Amino acid sequence: MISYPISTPLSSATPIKRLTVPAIKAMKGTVPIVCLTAYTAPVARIVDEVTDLILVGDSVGMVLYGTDTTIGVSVEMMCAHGQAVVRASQRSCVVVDMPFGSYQKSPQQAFKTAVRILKATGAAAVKLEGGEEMADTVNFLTHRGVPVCGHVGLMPQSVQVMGGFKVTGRDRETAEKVCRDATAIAEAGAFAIVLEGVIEPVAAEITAQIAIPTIGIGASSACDGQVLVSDDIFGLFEGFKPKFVKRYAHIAEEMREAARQYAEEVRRREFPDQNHVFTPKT
Ligand SMILES: Nc1nc(=O)c2c([nH]1)NC[C@@H]1CN(c3ccc(C(=O)N[C@@H](CCC(=O)O)C(=O)O)cc3)CN21
Ligand SMILES: CC(C)C(=O)C(=O)O
Ligand SMILES: [Mg+2]
Repeated sequence: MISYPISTPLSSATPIKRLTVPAIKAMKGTVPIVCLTAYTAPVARIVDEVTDLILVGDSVGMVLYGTDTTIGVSVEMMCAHGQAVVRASQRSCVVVDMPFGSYQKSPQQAFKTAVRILKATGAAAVKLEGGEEMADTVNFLTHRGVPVCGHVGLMPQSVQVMGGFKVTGRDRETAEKVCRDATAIAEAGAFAIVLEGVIEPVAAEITAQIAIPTIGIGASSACDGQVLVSDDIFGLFEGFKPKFVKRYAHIAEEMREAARQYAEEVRRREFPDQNHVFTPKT
């Protein structure tokens, strides 16, 4: 494996300090936390100008590799994409998802995977999916120098158990379950928690009850912050569009048009023209 120096800031007269894990945690009750996903250097460079937190999500599998779920994502993939994002960002706190199967077996397995990801990428923290059943693991990691972001509600890595990507909290049973899950993860020492696909009153209740910031995705403005997949807000990913996604641009349309024009010019022998060709020395 090729290894690169990690986290070397770009030269600057006044080096920009990255937001730290405690700084993110302290944002609860002050200003909303702005989070987007990124998987690549060019996108990380762009979103880093506006985000507090960048999540290198295991959604990379669905968004960049074209899979139907996040199940097939590997630790190697998360390390490679995490490296790219850390290298290309300088002010946001970077969090990397632990992929399915890399942490659920035991706290020890989770620790080994988390350390591998943090060492390979230079990221500040890892994120893992799960509620009460993962509380011991979150406690184990946070007491050993690994900051953890939780993720409850709609947990995409459990898609095969749930039978789809389903909103939760609509009945009393699931509402109480997601509240217990969030509380358990917060009390176990997570610095923040993603609430995904949780109905508004339940997200509001959790946000009021726990001491750490809630970062919502399809969980209403009651949360302490918001996260979306960057390719979704750019209109770059067109595979599907959950109700909670707002497209702020239509980049895929622009790319389609650019590719179409290029193809047309090549076929007409209009490209390359004199401005895009090397000529002999005069
Ligand atoms: N591009 C992308 N965006 C995401 O937000 C995302 C991913 N990929 N991959 C990982 C997970 C999967 N996600 C999903 C995928 C589908 C729905 C969806 O179809 N939701 C239904 C809700 C159905 C219900 O009411 O229970 C919807 O209509 O929004 C939601 C979240 C969120 N994450
Ligand atoms: C959508 C966020 C929360 C995520 O887990 C991912 O991108 O994988
Ligand atoms: Mg994820």
